[in-house]
Amino acid sequence: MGGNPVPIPTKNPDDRILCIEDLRKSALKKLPREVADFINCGSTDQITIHENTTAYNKYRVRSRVLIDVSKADTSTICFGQRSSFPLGCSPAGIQGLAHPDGELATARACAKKGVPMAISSFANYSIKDIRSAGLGVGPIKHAMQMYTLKNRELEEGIIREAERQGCTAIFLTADSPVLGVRYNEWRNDFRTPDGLGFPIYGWDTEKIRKQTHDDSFTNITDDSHNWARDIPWLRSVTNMEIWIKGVVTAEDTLMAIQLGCDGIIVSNHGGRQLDGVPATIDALPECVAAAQGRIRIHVDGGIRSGTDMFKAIALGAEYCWVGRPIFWGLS
Ligand SMILES: Cc1cc2nc3c(=O)[nH]c(=O)nc-3n(C[C@H](O)[C@H](O)[C@H](O)COP(=O)(O)O)c2cc1C
Ligand SMILES: CCCCCCC(=O)C(=O)O
Repeated sequence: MGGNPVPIPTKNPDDRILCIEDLRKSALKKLPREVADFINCGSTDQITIHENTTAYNKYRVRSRVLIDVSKADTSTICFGQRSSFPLGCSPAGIQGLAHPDGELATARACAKKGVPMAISSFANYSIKDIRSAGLGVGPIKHAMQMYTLKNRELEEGIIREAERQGCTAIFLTADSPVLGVRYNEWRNDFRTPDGLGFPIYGWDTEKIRKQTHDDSFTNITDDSHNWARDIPWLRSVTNMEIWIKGVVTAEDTLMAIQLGCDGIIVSNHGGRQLDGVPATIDALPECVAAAQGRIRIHVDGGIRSGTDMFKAIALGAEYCWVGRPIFWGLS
């Protein structure tokens, strides 16, 4: 007995990552200010981004008891493939901001966990490299996110490449005729950092850095996008599933059904586009009621826990997706 007590090597309990909020805080310590702002902020008054997460707190779970959960199975089907649980990685551009491997690391993680990933058209790696990274780990389906582009040949080229690489679905992002008004990006003059390109659009770092962030977006995407022109065109050029990402109303759910789309993602772009639109968990029941089972419905925006996923599924979503947690994990 006696002597000096042996110091027990304990990790600082505050550094332990037990939930997504811990992951967010940890990422904040590592990312440069302008990068953290780009990822974490929403548009104008931050109303929608704030409500996306807080709205979940309004809903309570009517829990039933004395149910045998010893063989609980969280798996489900997404894009015709078994998924280990109902959560995929939303399309999110410029993942190279958070880790040099960017979308490659996300693809590997998704394959390891047996969940799908949607490839952003503003990814820092090619569709082929991202697909290969995932397939190197396991067979997993990917969706290809698209915007309506000014250059139809380029748009069709991306679709062909997505088909060649075995993507299953197109997520047509419909809530972004222009980039949202994001004061943080303007204040910081945020530009994609040196060394990162947009290979899917054939843009190298030099070309990107010469333009403001908003101009990069506006120069390539088409703000005259519309249902009547663009959905039949997409249908005419591909057999991939067509999903509309960014729906928050019954009216647009009905448009997607009328035009023969395969699914909608109830999404407000994580509060980064038009501010003041409803939280997605609040918009979901309206879309589900309008659909009456005639179209698949997924949801993203503010989902930060299994309980959030449970609530979204209870309110009619088939599947959930997350955006920002990808960056926090990568960092
Ligand atoms: C940094 C960042 C980049 C994003 N890039 C895209 C994109 O390229 N295309 C797209 O359709 N949505 C994009 N999104 C929106 C996500 O797909 C998704 O709708 C949103 O992040 C979900 O909300 P959450 O971040 O609260 O989970 C991006 C989101 C973030 C945070
Ligand atoms: C010029 C790069 C634009 C990336 C856009 C990604 C996106 O949709 C976002 O919300 O940010």
